[in-house]
Amino acid sequence: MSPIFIGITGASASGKSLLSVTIYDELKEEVGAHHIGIIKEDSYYKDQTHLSMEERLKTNYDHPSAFDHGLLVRHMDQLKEKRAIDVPVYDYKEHNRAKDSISMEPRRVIIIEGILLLSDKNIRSRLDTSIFVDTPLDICLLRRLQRDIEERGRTMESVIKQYKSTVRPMFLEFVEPTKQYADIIVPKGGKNRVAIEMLKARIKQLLA
Ligand SMILES: Nc1ncnc2c1ncn2[C@@H]1O[C@H](COP(=O)(O)OP(=O)(O)O)[C@@H](O)[C@H]1O
Ligand SMILES: Nc1ccn([C@@H]2O[C@H](COP(=O)(O)O)[C@@H](O)[C@H]2O)c(=O)n1
Repeated sequence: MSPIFIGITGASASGKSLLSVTIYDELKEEVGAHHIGIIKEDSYYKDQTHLSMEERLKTNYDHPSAFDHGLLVRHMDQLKEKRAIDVPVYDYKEHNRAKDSISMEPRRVIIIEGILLLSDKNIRSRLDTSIFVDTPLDICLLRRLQRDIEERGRTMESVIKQYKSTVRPMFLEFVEPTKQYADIIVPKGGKNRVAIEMLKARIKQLLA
């Protein structure tokens, strides 16, 4: 059977990862852990080994050009052909890909989550269902502040500066307009039980 690709998009810190992991955890019991997997679009940030740390800090990580979407598309096609892929590992503290990658075997259900998935028509056309997590931007900013300071080695000043210079403007220019391509718009993100049950039912229907 060909894999089913479910795309989950929305603003940074809108709850995409939480929604993906919740669906994964609850479905793996029913379909088997080896039949379902998650791919993060962030794993496909371009390699920046050739850049100094000073230069990496200037990269606009919220612009589509920061991603190697071509590699993600090739990986989707490889999975469709039932071939394993090597998913790059991203290091937010280094602003670069880590040296290692993680091998992923083909699965029946692949959840792909990331901010700019639906901005790329080649990714869009390969998704069986796409979801836009619609969380108010002020809530996203508060969550991002906490997460980036605790988990991604940022300071409050750096999160606020980046938010004003790129995160918010790029959301308005590139992320929000992709809402039109979503099949389902989910308010309240990763804790929206009604949406979670509906998505699980949809995935089971696609599998059947
Ligand atoms: N509905 C929610 N209520 C409370 N906290 C949430 C909710 N959704 C996400 N979070 C928290 O907000 C932070 C960002 O969520 P995450 O799922 O990583 O966002 P994204 O993947 O969209 O960047 C995480 O610490 C997560 O636990
Ligand atoms: N070196 C980097 C790479 C990415 N970011 C930010 O990550 C956000 C996307 O990830 P989410 O889990 O929040 O969806 C994106 O908004 C980038 O600004 C970064 O800060 N540094």
